[in-house]
Amino acid sequence: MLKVHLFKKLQGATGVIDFEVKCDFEKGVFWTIFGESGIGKTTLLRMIAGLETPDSGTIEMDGEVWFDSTKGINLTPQKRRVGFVFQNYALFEHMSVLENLLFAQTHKDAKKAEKILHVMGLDVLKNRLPSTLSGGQRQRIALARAIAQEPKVLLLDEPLSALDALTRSRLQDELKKTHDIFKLATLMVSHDRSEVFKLSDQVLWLKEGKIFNQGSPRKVFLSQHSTSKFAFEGEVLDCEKRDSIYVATIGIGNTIVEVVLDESEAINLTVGTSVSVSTKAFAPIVKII
Ligand SMILES: Nc1ncnc2c1ncn2[C@@H]1O[C@H](COP(=O)(O)OP(=O)(O)OP(=O)(O)O)[C@@H](O)[C@H]1O
Repeated sequence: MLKVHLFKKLQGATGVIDFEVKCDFEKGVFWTIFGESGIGKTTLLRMIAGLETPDSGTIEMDGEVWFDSTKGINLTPQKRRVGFVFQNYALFEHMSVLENLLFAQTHKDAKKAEKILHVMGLDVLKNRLPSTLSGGQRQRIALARAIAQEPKVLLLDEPLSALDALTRSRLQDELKKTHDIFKLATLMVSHDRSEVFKLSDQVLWLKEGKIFNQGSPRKVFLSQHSTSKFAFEGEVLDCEKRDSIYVATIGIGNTIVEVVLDESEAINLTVGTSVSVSTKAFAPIVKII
């Protein structure tokens, strides 16, 4: 179990944010850190990894103290046994895939490294250089490399955000599978609600530097829209008058929808406005695509 209770004053875009998070992250549970930009999600992961020093607080993993401001304990990142995957696939370009994994291991063990590649279906790539791989393949190797460190906790900072929708969806499945096989405490930063829904057992939703909501994705997100059957968040791309009605074009994830509005609803919508699109009663048609 990873137990954190951390305080840090962050220099936010509009002023100081008093960041405080207290949470226990159990092993085998996939956690998503969710919240608006600049709220401290990445900083939380960096503090757990030892790449950033909290102002005060404690971090404890399975009873081992990684950080304790009152006792002056602050283990180096190398001693914390943390696997970290960033969005920019930080692989060593001059090393083959297998060498990348070996480099990450504390005790070099080629058999173990090859086994990880095998379990993750990456055997065929083991002698390739990262520069010859696609974005999706590079991110799978970055994940394999993080696993090769035999971490106690896996930290994923928007690992799929630079990928196209199809690759992203495939890698979401793979992330889930990898998490289930290795049964680590996994903490992933994501902005994407559908991704959060698909992957997470638990969501930690941060707002104004504090925990705003915490629980299963269903509890955390659907309780926000308890009266509607369907609700999606999107952004207004266009809003125009057609005869006596207004039609707003709204981007929701990778989908664009048109919504008919009356003047009172349309009047405050400008391009770029964030909106929630919901409906209380309709019979959706679900088709396999
Ligand atoms: N060491 C630090 N000291 C003070 N402020 C910091 C420090 N590191 C980051 N910040 C500030 O804290 C705020 C939160 O940054 P962070 O990258 O953690 O946010 P985020 O929620 O991950 O954002 P995004 O979703 O855009 O990646 C930013 O305004 C950043 O400038």
